[in-house]
Amino acid sequence: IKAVGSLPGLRIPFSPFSVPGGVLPATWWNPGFTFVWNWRKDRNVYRRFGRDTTSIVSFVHGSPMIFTRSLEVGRQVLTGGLEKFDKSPDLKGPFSYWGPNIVDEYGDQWRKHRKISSPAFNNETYASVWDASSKLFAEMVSAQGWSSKDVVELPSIYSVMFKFSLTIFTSVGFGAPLAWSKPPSQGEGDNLSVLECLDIITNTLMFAVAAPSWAWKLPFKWFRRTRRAYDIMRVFMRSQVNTIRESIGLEAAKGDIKLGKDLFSLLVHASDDVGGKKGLSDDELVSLSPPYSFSPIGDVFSFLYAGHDTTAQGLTVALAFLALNFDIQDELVSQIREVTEDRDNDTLDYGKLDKVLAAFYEAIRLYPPGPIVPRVAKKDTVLNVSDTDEPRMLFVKKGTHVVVDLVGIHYHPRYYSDPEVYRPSRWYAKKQDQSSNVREGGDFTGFSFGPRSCIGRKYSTTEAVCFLANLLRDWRVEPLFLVHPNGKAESVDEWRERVFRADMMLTLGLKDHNVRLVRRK
Ligand code: HEM
Repeated sequence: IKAVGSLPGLRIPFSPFSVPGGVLPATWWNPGFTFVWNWRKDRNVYRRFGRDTTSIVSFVHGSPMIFTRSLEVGRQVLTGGLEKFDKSPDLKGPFSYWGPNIVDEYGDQWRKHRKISSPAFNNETYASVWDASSKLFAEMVSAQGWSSKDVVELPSIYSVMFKFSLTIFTSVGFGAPLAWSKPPSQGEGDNLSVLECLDIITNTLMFAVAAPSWAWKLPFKWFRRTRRAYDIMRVFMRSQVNTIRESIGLEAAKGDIKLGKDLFSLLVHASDDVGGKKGLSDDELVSLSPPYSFSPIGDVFSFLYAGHDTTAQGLTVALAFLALNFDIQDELVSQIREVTEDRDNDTLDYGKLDKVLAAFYEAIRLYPPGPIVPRVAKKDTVLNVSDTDEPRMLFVKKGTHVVVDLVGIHYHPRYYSDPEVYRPSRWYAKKQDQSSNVREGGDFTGFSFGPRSCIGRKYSTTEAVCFLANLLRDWRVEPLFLVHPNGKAESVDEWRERVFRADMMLTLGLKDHNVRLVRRK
């Protein structure tokens, strides 16, 4: 309690982020890992304790924690200097299963990872993302046979978005072929594509982190399939690394290294340099046991997870809201048509589609794929946690966890009027105020803020705007109602109730979500 400056809050047996806190069923005395989401309405801790910064102190297991839904406190934590608040070993998440990486590292190690990766995020990359997204969209329409249809039923929009963003990521990030009908696979005879492997890995990463080695060998289908998925991915990553190595080697032999600026090439090249020898062996590259030298695999996986599922979830949520809001769709479509009208061809232009971007932002505001931003105090420090006119300084002891709660910020009536309402115009209203597009680096906090904010923000918005603009231009998105056993179709309210139930594994989002597309005349 002293560690959190005696700040009022929950006193419970287990920290929400501890193993028992996460494994035991969530209840009033065990908020569980997803409480920032599940308790955002009825059991809201900030309202209960009458302040925007509150604490959780567990008396059996787990570190003392401070949670904040105050943007002002969030800024002090995330932009006040990494020597005060940063990640730490006890915040290492499942990404570290594959090796050290940009998401989990801290201090100088993190700087190294960020410095190596940053050059991959430039205007050339965003142009490739735009180009790849347009091409893949066209290929998807043709491969799925949509061109000849007026109505298309999509029983799972999430699986379409998952495949779309993963294919873009493997193409732009790794240089894999861009193909809708033939997702990347690891040669003949493999019954799982890389796409399926990643799906399995995304859903089993917690198991992989926690399971003892014997558990992998259990003779049941689920375990066999999971093991197979991990094995295939290791082989796939190794072959990708080798391909890039070879091309770097060939260039070097010609005395002319033109290093690809894609993420994977930069990481592989860096691993060769930092390893201090002509390259780590294949086994080292895909090694799963410490001590690691600099291996790109940890980074590659963290980018893969941080990069594709988040965008897929953001798009899935945006389409769910749009399906219920034809007026907003019409507004976006008029902008999309305006953008293409004065051009010789019907090329779309990211910079002019601020309403489409706003529709994506608003989806992420309501269902932030990365709902919390956790940090640890690196030294004894002080936070100004005044909510009202009365100033209040809070002493924070070194080692205390401080969690910036993006769900709390995004639903806070102090920052958003009618916070529960999907209203993209709250982002484009800024256009008049500031004579600029929705502000890329401004108030939108869904990608976090400060030096460790999302490196893939523009990457993600480029892909999302391209997908949404292409889809909405030709199709109206509507809910796809299920039919009850008694033959009656679901009502809109039942659809909403079913679809807007959030699911949180590595990211927060919707999974059970079906829509139909009706061709616009
Ligand atoms: C809708 C899409 C996305 C959302 C909402 C999102 C959100 C976030 C958030 C909230 C963080 C901060 C996490 C923290 O500090 O604890 C973050 C970090 C990060 N994101 Fe994203 N992200 C998205 C897309 C992407 C994409 C497309 C990529 C890569 C291509 C990416 C790569 C990363 C990386 C590497 C970090 C760690 C940065 C660091 O610590 O230096 N993200 N993201």
